[in-house]
Amino acid sequence: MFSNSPNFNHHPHPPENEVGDHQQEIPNNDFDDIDIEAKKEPIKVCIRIRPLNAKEKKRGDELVVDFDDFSIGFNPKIYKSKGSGVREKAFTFDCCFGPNSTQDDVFSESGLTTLLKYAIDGYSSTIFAYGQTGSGKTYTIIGNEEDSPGILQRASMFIFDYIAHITAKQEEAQISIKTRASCLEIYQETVNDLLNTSSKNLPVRWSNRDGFFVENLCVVEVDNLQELMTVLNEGISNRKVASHELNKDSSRSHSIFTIQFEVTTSDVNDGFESKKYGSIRFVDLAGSEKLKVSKSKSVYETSSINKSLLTLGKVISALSSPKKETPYVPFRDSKLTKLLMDSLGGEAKTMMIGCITPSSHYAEETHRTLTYASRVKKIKNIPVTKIDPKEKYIMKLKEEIKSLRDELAVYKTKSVSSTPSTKVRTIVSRSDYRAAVIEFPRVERRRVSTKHPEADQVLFEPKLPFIEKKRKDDRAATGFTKIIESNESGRDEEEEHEKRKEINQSIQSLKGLLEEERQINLEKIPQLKAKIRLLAEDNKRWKRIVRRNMDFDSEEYDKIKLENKILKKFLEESGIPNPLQDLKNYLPPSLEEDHELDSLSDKDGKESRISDISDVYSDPSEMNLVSCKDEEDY
Ligand SMILES: Nc1ncnc2c1ncn2[C@@H]1O[C@H](COP(=O)(O)OP(=O)(O)OP(=O)(O)O)[C@@H](O)[C@H]1O
Repeated sequence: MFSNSPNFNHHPHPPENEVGDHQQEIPNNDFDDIDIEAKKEPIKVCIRIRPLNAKEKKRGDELVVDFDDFSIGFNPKIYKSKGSGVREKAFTFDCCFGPNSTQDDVFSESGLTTLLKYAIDGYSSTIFAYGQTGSGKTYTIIGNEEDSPGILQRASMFIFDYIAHITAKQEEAQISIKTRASCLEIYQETVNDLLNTSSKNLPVRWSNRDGFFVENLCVVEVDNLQELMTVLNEGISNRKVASHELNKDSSRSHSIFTIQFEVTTSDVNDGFESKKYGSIRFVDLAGSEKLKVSKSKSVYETSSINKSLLTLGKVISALSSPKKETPYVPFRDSKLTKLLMDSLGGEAKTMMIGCITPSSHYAEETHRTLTYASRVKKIKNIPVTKIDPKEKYIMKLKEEIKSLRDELAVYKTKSVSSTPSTKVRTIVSRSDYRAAVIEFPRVERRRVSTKHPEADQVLFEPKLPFIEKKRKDDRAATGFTKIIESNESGRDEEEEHEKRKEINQSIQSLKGLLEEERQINLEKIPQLKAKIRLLAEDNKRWKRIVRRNMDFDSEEYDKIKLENKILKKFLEESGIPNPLQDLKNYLPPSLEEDHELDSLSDKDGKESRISDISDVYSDPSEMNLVSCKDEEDY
């Protein structure tokens, strides 16, 4: 179960120099456009007020603070009466917990569960407790093991429940999550491994990829809640704790408990695997204390705690400074601030729990904690997921291929669809095409033939000149001349002529609109070709990267190759046929059966077949996408 990790932030990435090479090779193209401002988010700050303890009650200390869900205010009357000189003030925070709040309230209402979800989703997350000695930091983070576990234990339970929940989903991708844990303490500026007590004074090193990390820290892989709790309890029991006037179990070191997640997602469609590396750190800081008050036995210990907290205070002040120019941030001045660098103004998602005592006796310390807490609230981080650069790049290529496919599919559907576009449909309905061409003659025929069955044949047969005379003779013979003449010379014929005129105009409009659509589609082809070329170039570049990357799995390479083959095939298949080869596709299906439609004379008497409209278009092959020349290079 135990393994030694070279790094505090260790994740199984390729060796750093190789990553460096990848980073140079991977094109920094438009895939990487990041809106920095939009991604900035302030550190979340919660305040927890502990109840007065027995000593404070006995002394008759009064409550120095008021609070509601989101703000803390000093009670001016009480506070001023103590003559501390600190002004009345109200502070606003993301949430505030009063003396009666339970451990569960803090866990479930602080937003910690969201932070945990982010950690499992590949973000670095940090939660740290800050405050004077005896204010309840350890109680909040670690809790009281027997009856009141802290957020660390509650988070551990949540983590395994949540992992079970997301791995059970397994829809488009299969997810497997490895969980690891490590514990360390910073005691008098030395870093000690809490899981391997013989491992002391570990070096804090810098890496371009991980930032500051602790070298040779023991990182343990855990499979379930029980194993995780065993590891964390081991770390908790090894911390330096000592008794002083203000706290009988005072933490004499800063402890950091880290739970890491390696999330492997494999695409069920193509088997492509990607990894994300998230983590959550629980930081229980040692509390600041006045030596005079705490009467701690070790002066050096106390001054060392205060010194590192002072550096943390300077870092917080510098990062929250309203000045426009970036001030010097003294991260390197202590090991604590080095290891918290990513959490303060970095790429982590961070939450601070400011712990305060309500006692008027410690009003000054409480005021200081609240001032720091409100400064921390001004610090903004830019959280990012930790993904291996090469996998990130593959994922982006996959996304690009997918969007390209979608675009082509839309394009293809639009060009060859039998459903007319909205514009065309509007024209069709506006011209009342159906009514004009089908319904009008039908209604008219029905009307006449009901009244005068003999006239039906004569009226609705084709009116070709050579039979026209014969019909007139027939009409005279049948005695229906009057009726026929009134129909021929009357309003109905005019109406029919008008309708035909309208139909011809509609056809012309349709021609115009369809030509317009065709032009728009033609204009899209170069853009699509350019996109395909860009993709092909990127793929070529990627191929070079793959070749250079000795540890790159040949399977992944084959997958990329396959993707490109599929893309090539897809492009070959995406020849766009003439969208107007058959205008009937654009018309209601019933029209196809009507003989009346086969021949319609325009006003010049020329016959205009609907299918002729397609003649205005050039060879459909013009609309085919040219296959990418670079394909052979894939
Ligand atoms: N919200 C709370 N409810 C009940 N008891 C609390 C609460 N907060 C703290 N305590 C009690 O107060 C005492 C001091 O708390 P704790 O050890 O957590 O302080 P601390 O800030 O970690 O101090 P130090 O910096 O010295 O380690 C403990 O006995 C703890 O059980």
